[in-house]
Amino acid sequence: MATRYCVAQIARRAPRATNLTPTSTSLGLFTRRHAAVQARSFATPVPPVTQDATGSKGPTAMVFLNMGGPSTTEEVGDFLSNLFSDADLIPLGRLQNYIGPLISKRRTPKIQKQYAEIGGGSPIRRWSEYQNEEMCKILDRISPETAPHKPYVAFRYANPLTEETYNKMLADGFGNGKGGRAVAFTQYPQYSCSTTGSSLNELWKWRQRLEGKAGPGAIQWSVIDRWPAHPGLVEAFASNIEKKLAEYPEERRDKVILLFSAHSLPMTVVNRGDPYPAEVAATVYAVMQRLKFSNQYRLCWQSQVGPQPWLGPQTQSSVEEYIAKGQKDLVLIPIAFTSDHIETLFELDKEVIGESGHEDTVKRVESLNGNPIFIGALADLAKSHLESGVACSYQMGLRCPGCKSERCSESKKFFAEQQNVITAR
Ligand SMILES: C=CC1=C(C)c2cc3[nH]c(cc4nc(cc5[nH]c(cc1n2)c(C)c5CCC(=O)O)C(CCC(=O)O)=C4C)c(C)c3C=C
Ligand code: FES
Ligand SMILES: [Fe+2]
Repeated sequence: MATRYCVAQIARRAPRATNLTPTSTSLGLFTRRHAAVQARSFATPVPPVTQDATGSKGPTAMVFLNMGGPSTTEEVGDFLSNLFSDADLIPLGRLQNYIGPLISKRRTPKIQKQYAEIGGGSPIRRWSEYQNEEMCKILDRISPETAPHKPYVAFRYANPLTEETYNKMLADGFGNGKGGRAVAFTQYPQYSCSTTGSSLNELWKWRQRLEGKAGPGAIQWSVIDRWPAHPGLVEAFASNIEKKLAEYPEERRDKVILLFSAHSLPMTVVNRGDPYPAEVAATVYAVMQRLKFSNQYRLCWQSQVGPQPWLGPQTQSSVEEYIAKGQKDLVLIPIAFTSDHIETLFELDKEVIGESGHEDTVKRVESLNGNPIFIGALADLAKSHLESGVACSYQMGLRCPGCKSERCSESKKFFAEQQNVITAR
């Protein structure tokens, strides 16, 4: 039976989270002005967590959640070991802690080579830190009532790991009897239990271990858990697509096929009822609406690992098949990642495009990375969330029809119950 925790109570007390249906007022924020690059300003210690003379309820910790990636080739082994030990991503049963490290050890040399080919490591940490710092600078201006905003990054499989970040927050003066507010902001726009769900389960685990039972002095958590159709995200993707289309001669431009590409999921996860395929499709459709359906398009799926069935069609075979049909003008759009990493720089650029035989006509749209429209969108999302007084989206309380995980059950319950803490504030 589908489980709803106290989200029904939440719905009665507070407005629903607006992550899926942004208001028109949010649109005004997507200007380059808001995302202007400024000098770093967070080298200073966090002020005490009390209401100050200006009435600010800050500081507010803005914690970016993502999987992370190895910054150097030496870190690949640990990254894969953490990844294959995660039962929310790759369930290996009771032998998880034995089989996980074995698989990762065997896979390490191959993946090390791929990271070496993209410059010796994943740029995901650099981009995540930059995006969060820039977002916090904007938030300090547009949300003074929750300022100052302090950026943190919590990765699931690479440094800085969730444990390290949680300890840093405690050392910086959040929690430990001092309370303080923190927002867990997923950097996966579309929710999957294997990505955002796993990061939230990990955050909840470290909350239990490092802060114990919630008390008045514990950190108050809220979650931005999905934002697949936020207009700023859509605008950032659409404007990048328009830039790429402009590289084709005018007479061929509207015949270019747009191939949206997202990380695939094993069919076991899809059939469990994971929300990700539907949310990725929502992003694709919103981007096409913004482009006024100027081009034909398809959604395909990349990066499958291992022999079991995954959601298709696969990106690489889709490119090959369109080329075989005579369609050589193709634009690839990574739609489920917000910054570059091995899936874009190696798999799409070197394998899919590099091996297509048509590098001049098969192109890839730039990743969002430091795009000011995108960073403005992050700030807009965060501001709406902070104003909403909502602990997490209404949707987050609903478990997958096939979910049997106690971790999901407990962590969803924890984040939903944070509503009581926020409301009582
Ligand atoms: C939306 C993004 C992602 C989803 C969904 C996702 C699901 C998923 N991934 C694996 C297994 C692996 N993923 C690996 C790397 C990797 N995955 C994503 C994103 C999603 N994964 C990214 C961004 C990266 C690269 C990180 C970087 O370079 O910065 C890997 C490691 C690489 C490899 O060994 O091929 C594995 C393994 C599963 C099983 C899964 C769904 C259940
Ligand atoms: S697997 Fe989706 S809620 Fe547990
Ligand atoms: Fe993955």
